[in-house]
Amino acid sequence: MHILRRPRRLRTSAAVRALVEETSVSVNDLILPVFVVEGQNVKREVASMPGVYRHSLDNLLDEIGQCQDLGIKAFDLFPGLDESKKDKYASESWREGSMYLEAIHAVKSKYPDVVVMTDVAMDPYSSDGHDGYVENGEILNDETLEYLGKMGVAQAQAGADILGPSDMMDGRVGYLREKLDDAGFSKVAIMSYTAKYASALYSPFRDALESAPKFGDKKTYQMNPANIKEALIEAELDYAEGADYLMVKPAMLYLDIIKMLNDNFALPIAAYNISGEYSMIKAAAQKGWIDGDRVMLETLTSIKRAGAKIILTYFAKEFAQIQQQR
Ligand SMILES: NCc1[nH]cc(CCC(=O)O)c1CC(=O)O
Ligand SMILES: [Mg+2]
Repeated sequence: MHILRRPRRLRTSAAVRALVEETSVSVNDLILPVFVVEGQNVKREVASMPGVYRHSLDNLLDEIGQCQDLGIKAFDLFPGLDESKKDKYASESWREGSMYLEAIHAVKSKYPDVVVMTDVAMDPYSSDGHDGYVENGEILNDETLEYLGKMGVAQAQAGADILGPSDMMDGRVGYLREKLDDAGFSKVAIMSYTAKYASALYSPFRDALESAPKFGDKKTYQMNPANIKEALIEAELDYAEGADYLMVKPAMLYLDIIKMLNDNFALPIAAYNISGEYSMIKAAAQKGWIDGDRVMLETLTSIKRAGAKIILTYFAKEFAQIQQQR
């Protein structure tokens, strides 16, 4: 047979395949989300996220040390608070000496070279379980900004390198930028949750933090999974308001959105490979229905191929361990 073009020639051996490989994932690309809770020597697994734990600060510091030895350089901290600490205003989020602010400070003091990202949204601190301030069953936009501003500045004061506003209120990136600059934190960056969709896949995360909304859902602020164009508007606004990174969330089901933002914006694009995406893979792997390690690698590669430079993923430590064994 004379077949002039034989694409299979580029797949003949592992070495050839490596030569022509276009996308590879590195630990440099990854941010590991971690859950910090009150207490001493606490390491409680999240039932719906096998292999993911809520750590008290002492254990978290050890965990971050281990991850740093594996090459992971960036961590996104989330607080799990006791119900008694929550109120309408999320006031625990800016209270001096609060568990979360102490944790940010301790991580940065012990590991000055790691990147500490923090979460800006009211839900883990809110007695309503919503990302914004609630009045008469409504999530109010402009009133929320004031609380997010206090929260963000407190996190910057504690040592955060990157703030991650995950709340989806309009105008919050510009508001935070101004508050940070006024307080002398012009070096603190903002990774905006630019296109955050109202996904059914956040539930394991809400289990982890016991932060599910007490009423209703998040559809008046998070985006409709059916829509593409509003992601472009959100990105234009975040760019204009001074965001340093644009994030898409979730990742696996939103690869088209990742690609669109990467094609249209020069800022680094991040994607959040969220809790439910992790849990689906873990559950199927535990049942022996899929090869969990291979699906993890394929997932991270696909997110990167779509255009994300940065991936927030609960798989970061496992990925790093597998890389190190190679
Ligand atoms: N501000 C809330 C927040 N910040 C990060 C996540 C989800 C992360 C994940 O599922 O892994 C959520 C959940 C939500 O919007 O309800
Ligand atoms: Mg927005």
